[in-house]
Amino acid sequence: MASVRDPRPIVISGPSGVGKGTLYKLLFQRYPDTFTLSVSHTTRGPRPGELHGVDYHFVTKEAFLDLKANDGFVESAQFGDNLYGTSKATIEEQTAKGQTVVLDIEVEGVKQIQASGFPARYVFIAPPSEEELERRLRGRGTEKEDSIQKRLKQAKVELEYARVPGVHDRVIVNKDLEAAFKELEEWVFAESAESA
Ligand SMILES: Nc1ncnc2c1ncn2[C@@H]1O[C@H](COP(=O)(O)OP(=O)(O)OP(=O)(O)O)[C@@H](O)[C@H]1O
Repeated sequence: MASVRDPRPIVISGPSGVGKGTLYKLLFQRYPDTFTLSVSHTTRGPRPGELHGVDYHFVTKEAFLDLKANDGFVESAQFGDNLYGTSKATIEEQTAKGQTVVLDIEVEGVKQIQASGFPARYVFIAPPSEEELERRLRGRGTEKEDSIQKRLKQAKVELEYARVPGVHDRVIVNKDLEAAFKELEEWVFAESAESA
């Protein structure tokens, strides 16, 4: 098993459609057993086929709020009527199994983790241009027009925050997929001192 020297979880962020999922799925494929996606808590009910502890930790609103009050989350957010969060214990348990935890988080979550002081390293995936980002979002074919517009607006917020010095340890422009993957791979496996 390939080993990552730096035990901290990897927080990967970037605008919707930039290719974050494509990139970390390649990490999972090429290094099976080395990486794991963090399993979030949610108050929404499971969809058919979703498994507790695999897709999410499905919890009641009371249990969620209790954990939050006890400072149990590195980040949490509300989408619609449902609460979502990444628990510290989950990251610690997954890390204790010898795996490197990958968190796919939007900008508000990144800010919360940074404010929490929980040790992590941060990589931002940037598009070659806003036009190319729009092309990819459309090309993916998963979004309706109003969702595309919302994501493009949010992309500006994400890109702006990424320009603040020091918020990310590494920024990778996802132009050519293999080249971007190679950069991610090298950074992930580097000594921690090099990634700071
Ligand atoms: N380097 C690349 N060149 C061209 N197309 C790419 C590249 N990387 C990813 N794509 C394509 O861009 C689209 C968006 O990628 P992906 O779904 O991985 O984005 P994401 O950042 O994970 O989005 P979301 O945050 O909405 O989940 C996909 O259709 C993917 O195949």
